[in-house]
Amino acid sequence: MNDFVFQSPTRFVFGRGYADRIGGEVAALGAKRALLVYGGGSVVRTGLLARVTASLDAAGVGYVELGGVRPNPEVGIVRKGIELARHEHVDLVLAVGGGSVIDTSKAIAFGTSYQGDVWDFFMRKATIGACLPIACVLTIPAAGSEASGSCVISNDELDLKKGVNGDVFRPRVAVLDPEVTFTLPQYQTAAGAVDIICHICERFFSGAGAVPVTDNIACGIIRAVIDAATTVTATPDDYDARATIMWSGTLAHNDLCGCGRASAPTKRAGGWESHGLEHEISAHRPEVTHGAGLAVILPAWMRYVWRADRERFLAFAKGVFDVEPVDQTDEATQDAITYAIDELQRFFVSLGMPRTLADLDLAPAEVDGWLQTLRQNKGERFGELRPLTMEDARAIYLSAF
Ligand SMILES: NC(=O)c1ccc[n+]([C@@H]2O[C@H](COP(=O)([O-])OP(=O)(O)OC[C@H]3O[C@@H](n4cnc5c(N)ncnc54)[C@H](O)[C@@H]3O)[C@@H](O)[C@H]2O)c1
Repeated sequence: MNDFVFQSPTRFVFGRGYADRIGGEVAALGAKRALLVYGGGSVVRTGLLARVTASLDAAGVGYVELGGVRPNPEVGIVRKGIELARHEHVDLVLAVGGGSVIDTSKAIAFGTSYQGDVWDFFMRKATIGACLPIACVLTIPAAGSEASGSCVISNDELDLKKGVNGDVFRPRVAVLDPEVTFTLPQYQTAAGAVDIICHICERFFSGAGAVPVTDNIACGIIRAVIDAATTVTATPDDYDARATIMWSGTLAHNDLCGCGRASAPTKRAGGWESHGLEHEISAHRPEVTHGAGLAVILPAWMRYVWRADRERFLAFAKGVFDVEPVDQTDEATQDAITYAIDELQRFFVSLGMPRTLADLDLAPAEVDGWLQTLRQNKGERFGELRPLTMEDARAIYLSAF
């Protein structure tokens, strides 16, 4: 087990109807006036926003609203939020939404006390210092931003999407109310489940070898998500299944599943190959939902690299699907591993996720464009379990059509 530092300082307030508790939670942090950040309208439609504002009113916490955060949020709305936060003297940023809204709130929170432009942090021209406290009410389990120390923002003018990492902007409190996700469309539920599983796999398939405690946690969460997502596909208002997915999304990305696997305590575990490959697809084709792209790319990446670390893939096959080779031969090993990869893909497809990139209306002619920006973002080689060249990346993309 490698050395690690694990910090998950968020207070998780998890339960049925708990969205109504946000006011009390925010007041307990000493906040008097919050910047209330939300997205495109599902929180208005479902009545969640009204519940949150009623809860703030009841707790005596003032607020000013900033709506309209888009998926893959842009720095423009972050700058607008920073101006608003300063002008209105808010002392906390409250996100009501998914990863895009929470990441926007994080950037506003660390940008407000900085005198320069917030984009400086993303260009590594400035180091994050003071940060307003962040609270959130999660609406979609997927990105894991409610507990993560990462924040990703796009800059349309520069055609860039950049991330920063830090513990200072992990949310102080996250209200997780599974009932809020009853209204989530099946496609978004499924894409979220894929993203959650992929966050775990990116860490599981690091080059660190076996870390039994972390490996068991990782495989256990994946098994739970497979069961729960299957249940929710048939019964969208199954509380326990929704609750399982929601908590899994948090644990998948708060670094618990990376403990002991990172090459250095300051690093995140894993090579993040599938996220790197998928990122280029949804950057070029924003209509592709991140989780749907991952549903195709993760199995394609697995099929391409498994020979580089048979032991890791056998651990995955056994830990998630109870599959072991019938004997020690190469053929039996290959059968067990490919069965597990096929099972994972069958599960994704059973949720309504695409099997191929063609199912997402993508064409092989687009691959060159993805590779061009992949090279800009990652250099000539990236990844950990088996570092990928641009030719490897091309082969993986093409294998997925
Ligand atoms: N920082 C980033 O760049 C970042 C972070 C997370 C996600 N993303 C990207 O943004 C996309 C959207 O992810 P997101 O996490 O922000 O989700 P989101 O909040 O945009 O939700 C996705 C869709 O589901 C609907 N929805 C969400 N919660 C709902 C609920 N409880 N009931 C009914 N409908 C609900 C939304 O209206 C929306 O149509 C992803 O595909 C991903 O690619 C980007």
